Amino acid sequence: MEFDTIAAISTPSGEGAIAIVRLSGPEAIGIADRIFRAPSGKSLASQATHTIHYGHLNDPWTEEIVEEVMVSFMKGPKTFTREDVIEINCHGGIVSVNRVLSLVLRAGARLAEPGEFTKRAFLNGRIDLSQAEAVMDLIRAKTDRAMDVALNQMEGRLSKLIGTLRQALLESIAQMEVNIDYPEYDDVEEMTRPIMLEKAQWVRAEIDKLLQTSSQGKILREGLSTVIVGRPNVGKSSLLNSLVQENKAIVTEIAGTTRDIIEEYVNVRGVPLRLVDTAGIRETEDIVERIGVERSRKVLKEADLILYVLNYSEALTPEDVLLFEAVKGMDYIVVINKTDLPQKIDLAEVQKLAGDKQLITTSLIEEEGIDQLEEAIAKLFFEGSIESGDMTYVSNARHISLLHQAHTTISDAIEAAQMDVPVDMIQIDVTRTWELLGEIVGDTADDGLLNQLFSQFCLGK
Ligand SMILES: Nc1nc2c(c(=O)[nH]1)N(C=O)[C@@H](CNc1ccc(C(=O)N[C@@H](CCC(=O)O)C(=O)O)cc1)CN2
Ligand SMILES: Nc1nc2c(ncn2[C@@H]2O[C@H](COP(=O)(O)OP(=O)(O)OP(=O)(O)O)[C@@H](O)[C@H]2O)c(=O)[nH]1
Ligand SMILES: [K+]
Ligand SMILES: [Mg+2]
Repeated sequence: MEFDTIAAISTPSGEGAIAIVRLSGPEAIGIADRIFRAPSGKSLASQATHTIHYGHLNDPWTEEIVEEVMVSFMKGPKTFTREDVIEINCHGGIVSVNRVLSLVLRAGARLAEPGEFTKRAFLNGRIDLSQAEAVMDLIRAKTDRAMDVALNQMEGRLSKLIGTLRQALLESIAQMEVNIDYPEYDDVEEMTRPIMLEKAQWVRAEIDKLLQTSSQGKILREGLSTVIVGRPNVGKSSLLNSLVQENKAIVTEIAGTTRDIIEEYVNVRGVPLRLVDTAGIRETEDIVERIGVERSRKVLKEADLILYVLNYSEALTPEDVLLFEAVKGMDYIVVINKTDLPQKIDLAEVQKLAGDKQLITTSLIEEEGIDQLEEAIAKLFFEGSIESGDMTYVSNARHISLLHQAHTTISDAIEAAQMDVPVDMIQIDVTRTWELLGEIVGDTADDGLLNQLFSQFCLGK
């Protein structure tokens, strides 16, 4: 495909040692040669591909020097976009890099849209859609593990598996086609069903396996939504501050200090937590506090993990017992805080209410127990679940939704095949499954979707 030539600043804005302005397209080299002056007087076009050259950028209309640069020259198709690519390495000041960009635009390039370089890599067939999405995940990854998942997907692991599944479906579609075309041969029909069933069941099992990785994959990408709850003044905000190692939430001795939801992102031993501090839950006449309490109850329901805080120095109250009811069936850890004060709580009673959930005692004031809590969180998350590093995870909400839909359609096909439904009816479900899986890799994706996906990228990517 032939496109115009695009340009953008590909490094973050702000001061740095070096910044890069990248060009891609059929005119990239011509535009660069219009403004680049090497000491040798040689043009870039006359150089070997994948080489870097020192020189100056001049305004071609006045021959005034604009910048001192290093220019990388990469001829397609062995490039990021498969097109001719020029990368201008200039000084990393805001004025410098903007000057270079505006010079390049005046010399004939068009300002790229967000994600347009990666979009071209996709449109020119270097990568598929799931690999392109992985490029963005990689940039946004906040932990090592999240980066490994993205890297793995970028290398095409998921794409390859999806390709294999689609191939199996295609083979059974072809088999059914024979059946539909030659209905007079009964033995073909007899052969078709078992072959089709076996393939469909295998595909469904593989989709199941992928979906099993999705909750972890999603957490690695988006963070484990962790909500701190408990009665007023037990030390919820103190706990948030301890985990993020900063005074982000207001702590006072007044019960009802936290009124609004406070959210902080923190990496606990490789587990990304989206940590939420809430208003202490109690009956209250204060309207503002009451709204806060309502919100606490709401976010509680959406949590992946709950840190339920109790006061070591107070006997359990009826409210505490009610909260145990509210978190029933969810993942939670009981944090019993203020162990520096005299014990009033009955630990055996707490353990009875908590069942098999873990109890951790802390004194946040004396900075005790945080290590044990972090370990409990990491253990809960990683226990028996994270396997070898070379596992294929699905972490992307779009992929997960498509896999769920494909699971439904292939299950329909399996059920129909078992119930002696005519083959051409089954074929519709198998074909739909093939299409849904195709959307993951972008084989059957429409323009609207592509534009929406790529526009979420950073500028210059
Ligand atoms: N200066 C610079 N650094 C960068 C990038 C870039 O675009 N420019 N990247 C941008 O994200 C990343 C590297 N990713 C890249 C991925 C593919 C190709 C590429 O040229 N692929 C060709 C040729 C491979 C080969 O030589 O064998 C290909 O796959 O056909 C280049 C960079 C990170 N570092
Ligand atoms: N002695 C002692 N005091 C603590 C400990 N942790 C927190 N506190 C104190 O307990 C009081 C309440 O702490 P907060 O963190 O504001 O409690 P909270 O649960 O967020 O309270 P609300 O937002 O009002 O619901 C403050 O005065 C803290 O300094 C602890 O381990 N020991
Ligand atoms: K308080
Ligand atoms: Mg608070």
